This record gives sequence, structure tokens and C-alpha cells, in this order.
Amino acid sequence: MAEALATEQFRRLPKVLLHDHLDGGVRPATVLELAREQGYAALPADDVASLSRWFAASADSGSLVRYLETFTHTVGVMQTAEALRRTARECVLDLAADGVVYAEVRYAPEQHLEGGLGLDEVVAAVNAGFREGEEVVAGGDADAPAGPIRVRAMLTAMRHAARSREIAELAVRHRAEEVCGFDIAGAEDGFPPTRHLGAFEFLRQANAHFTIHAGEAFGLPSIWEAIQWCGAERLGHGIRIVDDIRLDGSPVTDDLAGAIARAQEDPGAFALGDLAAYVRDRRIPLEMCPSSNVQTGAAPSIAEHAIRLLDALRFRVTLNTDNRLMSATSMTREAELLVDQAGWGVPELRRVSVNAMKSAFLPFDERLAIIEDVLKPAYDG
Ligand SMILES: O=c1[nH]cnc2c1ncn2[C@H]1C[C@H](O)[C@@H](CO)O1
Ligand SMILES: [Zn+2]
Repeated sequence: MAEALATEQFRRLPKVLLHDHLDGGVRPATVLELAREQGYAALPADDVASLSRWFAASADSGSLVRYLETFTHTVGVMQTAEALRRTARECVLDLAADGVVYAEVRYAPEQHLEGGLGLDEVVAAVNAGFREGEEVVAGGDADAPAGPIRVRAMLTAMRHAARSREIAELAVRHRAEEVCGFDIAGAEDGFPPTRHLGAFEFLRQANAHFTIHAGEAFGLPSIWEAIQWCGAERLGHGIRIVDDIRLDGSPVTDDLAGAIARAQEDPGAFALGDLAAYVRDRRIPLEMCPSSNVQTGAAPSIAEHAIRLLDALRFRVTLNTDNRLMSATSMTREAELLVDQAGWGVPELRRVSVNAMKSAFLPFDERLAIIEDVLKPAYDG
């Protein structure tokens, strides 16, 4: 049974976030201010409350492609070094206030060149913003949220475009700084990960880390390609791995609620296909994003979200926000939703936090230190 925890207690629990988009987490007030400063006239609303509502409602379409259209307006105002630096700094402050102790925040540098910046300048501006945010939090002055927090950047290439090799090289060039890895994102159906094999081969040969958005809007073939052709270390979402799990001879997707209930008592009753077994056996981390999945139609509801089934079957599940602006969410809210609507409690929240820290693209000794010195004392103390 879930313990009754107030929002404030969830907020204080140290949380680890592996999947959060910089351009999906801009403060609505900042979008408005940047638009005014820059003369960006295309915003669909002109006050904070209406703009927040517009993002959440427009992203609620049941389609990933339509969900992605809302990013036009955040990306539209993130075309200068100052705007990138500001949004990165505010991102760190917002995550620290949310109780996040370690985060990997991704964005696509190729989408921020319209104001004349080069790719390296985009990365430098975001890195500077992350550093500033970390320093403000560490400084602990009166306005600073509780901390400390560490934030790393992940560089994303857009899967419909053709710049992935260049972005992979950019990620490697900046890995001594804040950049911890690489990803591909954007519309999944019609744009398989194997279109970007050259980038992944380059990264593997450079001993660099990468994850791939796969198994969100497309099923098992996408996950299979991401892992077995491209060599992804983690899966962005990966929720469709449930298509490869059966209960009493039937696909679990026929009755997710029934499967979730059964998994708590009888995990041995489930049969994993070869791919699902590989993902679980190899402990491949799943970067799961419940609210985002409900919005894009990848999951029917929070109560029937496959995160419950996959966690009960001991896949390496992690809990993430994806896009805090479009989903009007936070790590605290995602945790609270799972407790209120899916029967989760502190043991599950502890497990996803430790799983995430084990799966982070940070050196082993640093991961271990956060698990031992920050996570375990807070959850076990
Ligand atoms: O959930 C998602 N799936 C695929 N692509 C996404 C998702 N959320 C954000 N993106 C895209 C839109 C952003 O502009 C881009 C880089 O952050 O990544
Ligand atoms: Zn995402």
C-alpha cells in the first residue's frame, strides 16, 4: 500500500532525472518575456496562465507528431546565446526546487541556429547556463532552492534530419565539459534509428554514451534496432516493450490492468519474448515518462501505465518528466501521480531513483557516491 505522503515530502525526496528536454521545460513566463524581447509574434497566448494551458492542451492530442508541434514556440525563442543560457540556468533552479539531485537534460543544438549561432556556441551557452544554475543552488542564498544539484547536458539529433553524425561529433568534442551523451528524438514512425547508424558507430568507437528514443510511437522493431543495430545503452521511453510480454498465452496489452494486478502477486506467470528478455537480462534502463505517454497516446492512463508492470517484473525502470512545460509536470508530480493512481509508495520511488543513478552517463565512482551519500540515507533513514 502506498503511504500517504504530502506533496512536500515527495518534493524533498532526492530524485534522479535522466530524460528531460530543455526546450520542453521552459518557464511559461520566460517564453513570454523572451518573445517580447525578441519581437517573436507567433505565440498563441499573451499571459502566463493562458500560455501554460495552451501548451498542456495542445500537447494532449493523443499523437506524438502533434505533441511535437508545440515545440515550435519554445525553440522559436531559444535562438540567442543569452536565451539559451537563461533557459538552462532556470532549468537547473526549477529542478533543484523539485528535489532533483542529478539530471541529464537534452536538447537539439541543430534547432538553435536560426539567430546565427554555430553549434559549438549553442553548446557553450547551454553549458554556461547549467554551471550558473548549479552555482546559484550550491551558494544556498536566500532565494536559492535546496540543493545541491548536478546537471549534465545530452545532445539530441533530430531523427527526420540528417545531421546526426555532426551532432555526435559535437557531443564528443564537448564531453570534458557538461555534455554526457547523445540521443535521437522527434517523430519515430517512419524514421527508424538505423537511419543514423553512422552517428552511433562513431560514438561507440569514441567510447561515448548514448540513448535512443524508441518504443514510444512505434513498437518492437524500433526498440530492436535501437539496441541490436545501433547499440543504445538506454531506451528513451521503451514502453512498447510490453508488446513482447504475454500472460497465460495472451499479450499483456489485451488487459493491462489485469496484468498489472497479477504481476504484484505472481511475476513468474509472465512469459517474456526474446527481446523483452534481452532488455531485462542486460538491465537496459527504460527512461519512462508517464504523463507524456498519456498525452501522446502511448499509454491509456497513469493507472494502466506499463511502468507498474515493468517495475513489478523488475525491468530497470526509471521515472522521468520528458517535457515539464507540455505536461505541466515535475518529478514531484510524476511521483505523486503514481502514488495516488497506481499504488506506488516509497519503495518504488527509491528503486527508480537508484536505478536512474546506476544508469546515468556519469563516471561510476560519482554515481556510487550519489547513491551511497544522498539517495540511501534519504530513503532508508
Ligand atoms: O517524447 C518525445 N519523443 C520524441 N521527441 C521528443 C519528445 N519530447 C521532445 N522531443 C523532441 C522535441 C524537441 O524539440 C527535441 C529536442 O529536445 O526533442
Ligand atoms: Zn523525450
